[in-house]
Amino acid sequence: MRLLMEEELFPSTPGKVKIERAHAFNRQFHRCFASTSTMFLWALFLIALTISYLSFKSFVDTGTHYFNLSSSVSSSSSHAWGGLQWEKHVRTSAEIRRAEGMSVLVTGAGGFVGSHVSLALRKRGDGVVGLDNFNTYYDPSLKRARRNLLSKSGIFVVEGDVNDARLLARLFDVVAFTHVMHLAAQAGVRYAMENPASYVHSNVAGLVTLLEACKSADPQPAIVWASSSSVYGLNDKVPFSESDKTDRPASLYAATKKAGEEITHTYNHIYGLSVTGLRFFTVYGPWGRPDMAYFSFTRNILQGKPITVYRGKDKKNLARDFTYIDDIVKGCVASLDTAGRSTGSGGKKRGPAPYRIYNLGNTSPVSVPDLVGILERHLKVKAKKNMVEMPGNGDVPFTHANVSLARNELGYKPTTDLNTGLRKFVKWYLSYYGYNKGDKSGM
Ligand SMILES: O=C(O)[C@H]1O[C@H](OP(=O)(O)OP(=O)(O)OC[C@H]2O[C@@H](n3ccc(=O)[nH]c3=O)[C@H](O)[C@@H]2O)[C@H](O)[C@@H](O)[C@@H]1O
Repeated sequence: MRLLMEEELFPSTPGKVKIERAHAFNRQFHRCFASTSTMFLWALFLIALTISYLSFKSFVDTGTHYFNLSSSVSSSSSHAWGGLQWEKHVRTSAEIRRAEGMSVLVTGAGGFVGSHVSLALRKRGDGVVGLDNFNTYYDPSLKRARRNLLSKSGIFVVEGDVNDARLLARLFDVVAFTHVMHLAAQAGVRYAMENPASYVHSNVAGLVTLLEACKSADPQPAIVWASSSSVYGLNDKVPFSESDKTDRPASLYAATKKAGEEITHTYNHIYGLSVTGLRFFTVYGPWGRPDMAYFSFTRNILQGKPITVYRGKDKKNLARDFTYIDDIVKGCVASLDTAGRSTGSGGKKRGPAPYRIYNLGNTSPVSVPDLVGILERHLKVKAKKNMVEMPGNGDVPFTHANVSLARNELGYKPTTDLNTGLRKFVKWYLSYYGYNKGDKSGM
């Protein structure tokens, strides 16, 4: 056998038969060589194709520019993400520095609640990567100042939109996030009448884009996200409990948050995503949102400008269960700590996953005129009040949280009353803007 093979391949002595054999061998050899070289050429071609695809992809990723088209709240005109340096920042920021720690993607990290939660997580050694589009709904310089604070603690905030599916996919490629704290949203109750599209863009479309990314991530993260007390809408049974019906929203904002609760339920049901929705009750405190009443009242009072105080029917005062930021942060962190795992993988559910909703409020509502009175005392300036009947703008007359569920399951216990919380807020406001220089805080 061995001889035969050697003879066929390596004819030793010239001769007819041997010559014919040699020709036959040559034909075979050429055929064989021809097919090998074709294969070789194909291989070369495929390698070249792969290389050019990869370099094109990296070029596109490095220079990605994306725009917030469907909302007139504009995010920064364009920004870039991707590239090795960017990935390194993301990875370093996500590093866990404690046993049993988590790595959390915090959306809306340049925002009020997002920045506080990010810092709290980082402080105890969790990995945190922020995401924020720094839009112009209110003064983006405040958002950037919050980002600088985060940056000093080693938290990297990616500039981008939750509607950017490619960016989200890349983030999950780079880091196996254990949790997502989703706080990016179009906030504000009354602004929904001015710019309804921005609510659909961020609170509905953006939420779905994020959930799609979480569903496809491997491992799937657990999700904790911000719903709102406004989902209780026109309910008049107080205090509000999670088991109450929430089908009478009074504003488009409330309706998009309610939609968020239904949408997250779907993703929990179909894909096994662990979901916790937190109904925040009028959160306030240092580094807060300039569009909110306590903040804009402070600015106007200091500048000697009048403030508009809304009143309900029959001159009834409006009231809110104002909740201090530190209490909210504790509720958020406890929700992350107790969130069960998502069960899906490869986009498929592998078993039931937790779906939870909690009220995070203060449990003691205060009327808006009382809020103004507290501010006057802390600012030592009398407010010029215009009492106006509440226009039909989406506001609800009062909010009041029952927090027994959060107390029992999260250990949530609010400890800061409005007087103490506003004192801390005013102290921060004066140190940040200076006395009488609040015009920077305009929206
Ligand atoms: O708890 C919530 O779910 C919501 O809390 C706040 O919404 P809101 O309670 O309306 O907070 P503010 O805008 O600070 O208003 C507080 C109270 O002051 C009143 N107000 C507001 C503005 C104003 O010029 N005058 C005035 O009397 C409002 O009618 C309301 O009763 C946030 O803005 C929402 O993003 C959040 O989801």
